[in-house]
Amino acid sequence: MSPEIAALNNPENLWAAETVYRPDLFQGKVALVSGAGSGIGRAVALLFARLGAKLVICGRTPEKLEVIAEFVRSKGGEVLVVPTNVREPEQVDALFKKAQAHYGRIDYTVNNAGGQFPQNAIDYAPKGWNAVINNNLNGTWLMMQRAAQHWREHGGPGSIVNIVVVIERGMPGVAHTVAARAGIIGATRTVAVEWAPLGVRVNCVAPGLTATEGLDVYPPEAQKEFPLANPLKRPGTPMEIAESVIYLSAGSGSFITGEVVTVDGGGKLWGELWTAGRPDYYRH
Ligand SMILES: CCC/C=C/C(=O)SCCNC(=O)CCNC(=O)[C@H](O)C(C)(C)COP(=O)([O-])OP(=O)([O-])OC[C@H]1O[C@@H](n2cnc3c(N)ncnc32)[C@H](O)[C@@H]1OP(=O)([O-])[O-]
Ligand SMILES: NC(=O)C1=CN([C@@H]2O[C@H](COP(=O)(O)OP(=O)(O)OC[C@H]3O[C@@H](n4cnc5c(N)ncnc54)[C@H](OP(=O)(O)O)[C@@H]3O)[C@@H](O)[C@H]2O)C=CC1
Repeated sequence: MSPEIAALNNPENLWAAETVYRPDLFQGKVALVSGAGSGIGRAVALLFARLGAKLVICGRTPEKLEVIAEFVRSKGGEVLVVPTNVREPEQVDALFKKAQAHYGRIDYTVNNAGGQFPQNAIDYAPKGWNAVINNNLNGTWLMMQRAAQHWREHGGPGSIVNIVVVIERGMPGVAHTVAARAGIIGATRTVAVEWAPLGVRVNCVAPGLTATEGLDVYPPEAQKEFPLANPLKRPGTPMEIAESVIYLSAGSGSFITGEVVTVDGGGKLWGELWTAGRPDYYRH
């Protein structure tokens, strides 16, 4: 990870970063964020906490979550850590039960946990395809369905934000994740209608290239070309993605459901993103 990316993801810097939101926006509210131990999830969790929300954070690696929890507690915030693999229905169920038992409410769920590996699609092993579908389609689905069941049982309103990828032009090297996220976008549009009677809004944020430690999984030749990903010629920051999640979750999003907010510096209009490296055929 470059020093610049490390700085953008440093908890103290995220805590001190400027935000357009008022500090007591989420006073008395509870936000559940998956994949909160790193990158975008960490920035989202920290911004919710800065704005007064109590946190429930999950991910597979307890150590990463504890670092975030300790940090938030040192700032006076409240955090429940529940290590969870979002692909496992029993673990997802236990997560929501623990959150309800601890706080007596959940107001916001952000499904950020996910990821993939870059490889040309023609070479995917069935196990690799299935792993990425499981993580990003099945895992996110289990979380969003369980959140809706929570609000059906305990009463709403509730808001779900799913972090996806920009699917409009596809994304060479990660066809598996584009397929999975397209599934989540389709499900989001559908359940936005089904779950409106429960007081539940469901939306997606589609980040373009974003400066997190997650980018380390991409080969150096791909990373070298990342500034060509959008007309602003820079990656987004985790804070920029976090502010868009807050926009949809808070009252600012109260008339928005079933929508995808793209935060990609215009990348879906212009730019090239060869996540597994540029093939010779497409060299200029
Ligand atoms: C750029 C802008 C867009 C987006 C950016 C971001 O999202 S940044 C954020 C990015 N952050 C992240 O992406 C972080 C999260 N990503 C991950 O944790 C993994 O990519 C995961 C989803 C596959 C993990 O699921 P898991 O624990 O179930 O996986 P596992 O390790 O047990 O492997 C299962 C099978 O997958 C296959 N396979 C795996 N790797 C490779 C490879 N390099 N090469 C080829 N194949 C690979 C292989 O078949 C393997 O089976 P095998 O051969 O071992 O028997
Ligand atoms: N950075 C980017 O350019 C972009 C990122 N995204 C998406 O945004 C999300 C966050 O990515 P980013 O912060 O960059 O990358 P990270 O790899 O840092 O974050 C992914 C997080 O998800 C957690 N996670 C992964 N799989 C599971 C699982 N099965 N159950 C629970 N937690 C899981 C990981 O923790 P652990 O391994 O401990 O479980 C990790 O904290 C991902 O869905 C990613 O695909 C979308 C577009 C662009």
